[in-house]
Amino acid sequence: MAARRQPDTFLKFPILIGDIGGTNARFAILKDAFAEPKFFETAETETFRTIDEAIQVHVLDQTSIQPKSAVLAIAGPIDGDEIDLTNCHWVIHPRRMIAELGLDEVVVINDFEAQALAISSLGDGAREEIGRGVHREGASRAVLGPGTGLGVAGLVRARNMWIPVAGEGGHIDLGARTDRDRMIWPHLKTIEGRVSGEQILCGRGLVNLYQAICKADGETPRFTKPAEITQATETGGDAHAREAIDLFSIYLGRLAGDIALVFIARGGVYIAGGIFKRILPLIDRTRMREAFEDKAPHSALMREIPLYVITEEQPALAGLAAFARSPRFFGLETTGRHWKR
Ligand SMILES: Nc1ncnc2c1ncn2[C@@H]1O[C@H](COP(=O)(O)OP(=O)(O)OP(=O)(O)O)[C@@H](O)[C@H]1O
Repeated sequence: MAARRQPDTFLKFPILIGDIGGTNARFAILKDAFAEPKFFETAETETFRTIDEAIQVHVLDQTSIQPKSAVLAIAGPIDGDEIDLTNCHWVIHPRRMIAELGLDEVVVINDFEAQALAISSLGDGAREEIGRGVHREGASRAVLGPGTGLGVAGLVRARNMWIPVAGEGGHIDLGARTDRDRMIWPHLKTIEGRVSGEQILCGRGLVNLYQAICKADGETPRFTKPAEITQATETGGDAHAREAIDLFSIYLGRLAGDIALVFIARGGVYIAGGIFKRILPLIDRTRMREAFEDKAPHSALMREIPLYVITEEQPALAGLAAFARSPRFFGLETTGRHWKR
């Protein structure tokens, strides 16, 4: 007789899930493992002194459901009982949250672990493919997201589980490949002499790239903000902005290909983050896909790997919800990141 499946008792429902970014904090509650998440209005981190206040005002004051557990995704390292956020003034004190918000337990994970959890289950309605690969449901995957910085994570399939692997892949070197690249590279701002992925593939990186293109052509840059470069490309009046957007997507394809090789991500590489979704209508998808596949001696392998852009509005919350519902499907290590009453 088949063994009866044990109920998952890792976290007690209702579970509060939260994606805490530098600018915005997004929350939802899962009443039980089967219910759809109840979403709350996004809180601007600037508006609140502490995360506890934001949860009180944006969640607890808006519902009669009292969460028993919380799973939060944050940008920054998680070590010890006081967790600083990389791009925001909030400090997370899980023990204080338990004492003051009526919670029994709190789990804190990295924001790109949450993105990795999300790509385990994003269907065709939540992603768009760039080019064409071979879809393999059970194979390892990877995600990279240009935003304020460049986050990278793998999602490895092993022992019937999805294992998120969040590293510092946004900081690997990005090299010049073409003659035009070799004209631009000397003008890029470096970090201690190095052009890492994050020097180009994030908001300030787009500005760095645009300004280097201008300097390579002996022109004075006009723009200092990433959104200005996108707007100038949309209106079609600025050739340097246009080239910056083109090369941004090609370099993103190139780095996505490298990450695919690291994880042999036959299940696909997913692009997350706010920037790429915004520039997607402006890019040349064929050239991006070519850059992704241009990985001799492994071009044949690369031709089979799908490249997706995530179109789901709140992928980190989707990932946290998937984990909160069925933690046994994920090999997520929570030692040192799980606080209980
Ligand atoms: N129209 C645009 N074109 C290009 N870049 C943009 C545009 N609008 C905003 N950005 C840049 O996008 C970056 C923010 O990215 P994103 O929206 O993914 O945020 P994030 O890193 O997830 O942070 P948070 O979750 O704190 O909001 C910033 O560097 C911002 O300047």
